Amino acid sequence: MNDFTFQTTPRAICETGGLSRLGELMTGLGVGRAIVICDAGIAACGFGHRAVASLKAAGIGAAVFDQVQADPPVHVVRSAVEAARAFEADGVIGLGGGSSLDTAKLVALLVRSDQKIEELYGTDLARGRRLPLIQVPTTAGTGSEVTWVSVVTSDANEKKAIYSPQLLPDVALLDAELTLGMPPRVTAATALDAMVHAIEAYTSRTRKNVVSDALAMKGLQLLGANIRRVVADGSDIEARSAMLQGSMLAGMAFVNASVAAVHALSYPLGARFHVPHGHSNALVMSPVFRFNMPVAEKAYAELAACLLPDRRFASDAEAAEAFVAELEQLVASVGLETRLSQMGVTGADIPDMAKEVTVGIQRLLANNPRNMNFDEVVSIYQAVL
Ligand SMILES: NC(=O)c1ccc[n+]([C@@H]2O[C@H](COP(=O)([O-])OP(=O)(O)OC[C@H]3O[C@@H](n4cnc5c(N)ncnc54)[C@H](O)[C@@H]3O)[C@@H](O)[C@H]2O)c1
Ligand SMILES: CCCCCCO
Repeated sequence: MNDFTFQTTPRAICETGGLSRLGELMTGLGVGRAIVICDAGIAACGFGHRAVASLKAAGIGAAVFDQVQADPPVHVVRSAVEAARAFEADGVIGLGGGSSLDTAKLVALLVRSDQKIEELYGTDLARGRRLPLIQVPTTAGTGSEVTWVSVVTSDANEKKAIYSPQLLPDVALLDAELTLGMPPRVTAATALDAMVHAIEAYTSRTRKNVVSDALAMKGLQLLGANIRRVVADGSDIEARSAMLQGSMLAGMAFVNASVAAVHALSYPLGARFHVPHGHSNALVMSPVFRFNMPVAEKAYAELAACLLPDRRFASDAEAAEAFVAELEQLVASVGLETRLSQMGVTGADIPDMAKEVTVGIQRLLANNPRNMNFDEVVSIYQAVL
């Protein structure tokens, strides 16, 4: 058994209606002036107002920055940091999907720092201590509320990951009520993102461990048992709660064990073609998993027990094939486009995307259970063009 270190969020609260406790929780962190970080969609849902009401009821000054954008461009993150400084915030709340949560982490880290975002690209490059931070996810989901990574889109229009233990929050507050209004496309895309987190963590070549395996398996079991329910009926609070918890477990798993080729190939789709992150993963997951099959058959067979608990298989090969086939059927059934060309990608775009993947995103590719070279990345993109 390999030696390992496992890190996770100090406190996760799963409570339907828990947003109403925001003021109480921020008071417990000694905060007097809190800024809520969200996007326009979340503000339009009224969640920003509800967060402010809870903070003010606890005697905490509150402001809202509602200009977050998907795949957060660094210039928007800088604007959010400036807004927090202007408000003299001493606490930060991320409220929304991964784009808002990733922005909030960096705001908490940079408000009282002289570092520039570009100095943080990579691992453990942040200096100083962040402000108190509470993360409230509204998608299920990226799991960003329990990870120490933020993913931004650089000024050179490339996705960059920033890793620091400082990006873990003081509290992750999971309130399933906030996920009820997610549109079916967002529900499906974010759910598939979470499932890929669990699967890629479980098959990670370099950093999987007994804890990440347990979290990945339970996360995948919850996500697989409830994705069709929440896509079909977004008002199903029980299924929504299970998805949010499954997404959190998958987040804890992948940030310790890492993700791999599905994420590496999805990044250019988000940065260049603005394909939503979960949908980017869904577009490439099947050909990547089939590419991995020769070395990941046993792992996929083990995961088949989580995804297809009522099925029995005569061999690992049969179970692994059923696992990948189930994921393919799932992706085809949740209402998302399944071809890159439907998202504006052309064959001419593939070589440059493949170069970005094999040169710039080697960190994730190196965790793939099977080595993947430039030509193989090209072939995978072409398989779903
Ligand atoms: N840091 C991490 O650990 C991590 C992990 C995975 C992905 N990510 C990043 O997260 C981002 C994607 O996040 P996402 O997929 O959650 O989407 P998102 O945050 O970009 O939000 C997508 C859309 O859904 C809307 N929305 C979100 N919740 C809603 C709700 N409850 N009701 C109605 N509308 C709602 C938003 O307003 C937005 O328009 C990407 O930038 C990706 O790189 C980060
Ligand atoms: C290791 C985590 C890198 C970010 C994954 C979600 O995009």
